[in-house]
Amino acid sequence: MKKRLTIALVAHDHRKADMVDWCYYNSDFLAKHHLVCTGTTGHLIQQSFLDKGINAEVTCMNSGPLGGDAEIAAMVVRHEIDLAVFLIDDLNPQPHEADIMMLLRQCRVHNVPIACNRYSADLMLTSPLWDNEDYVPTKPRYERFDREKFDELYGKIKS
Ligand SMILES: O=C(CO)COP(=O)(O)O
Repeated sequence: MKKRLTIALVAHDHRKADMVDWCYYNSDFLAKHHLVCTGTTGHLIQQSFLDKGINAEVTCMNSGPLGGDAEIAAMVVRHEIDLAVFLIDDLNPQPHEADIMMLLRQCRVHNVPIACNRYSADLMLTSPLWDNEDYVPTKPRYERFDREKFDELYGKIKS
């Protein structure tokens, strides 16, 4: 890949081991890009890369419950994040649920690819679209439903 990406990596406590293991598995790829993480996730990734002698640029924001998700969401809004991996603990409640929802929502609104499990994350990293200069991601359309307009668009999509 020619472009250096900024990749957001976030993991809840029960998913941190999974995140570090995933980072090791993809370390060749990740070491070429800029990693932006919530505080604890970032420090764990930094340390585990150091332990294996892997050089990577890791920026740590605040810890999630103290605003780390919100800081990364703001970067998404400013188009500073190219893709995100967010390993969420779906089995336990989080005190900062509102911030988690905000990060997920802003990724959807701003068309930032976000993977919430390792399988999706692996598929995302290995997509040939990263190197396809002709590929332009289609932005989400938010418009009031209008039957006539829909039929016109559907006609175009079908043909
Ligand atoms: O809570 C988190 C994401 O919502 C993760 O934050 P930490 O990486 O600081 O644990």
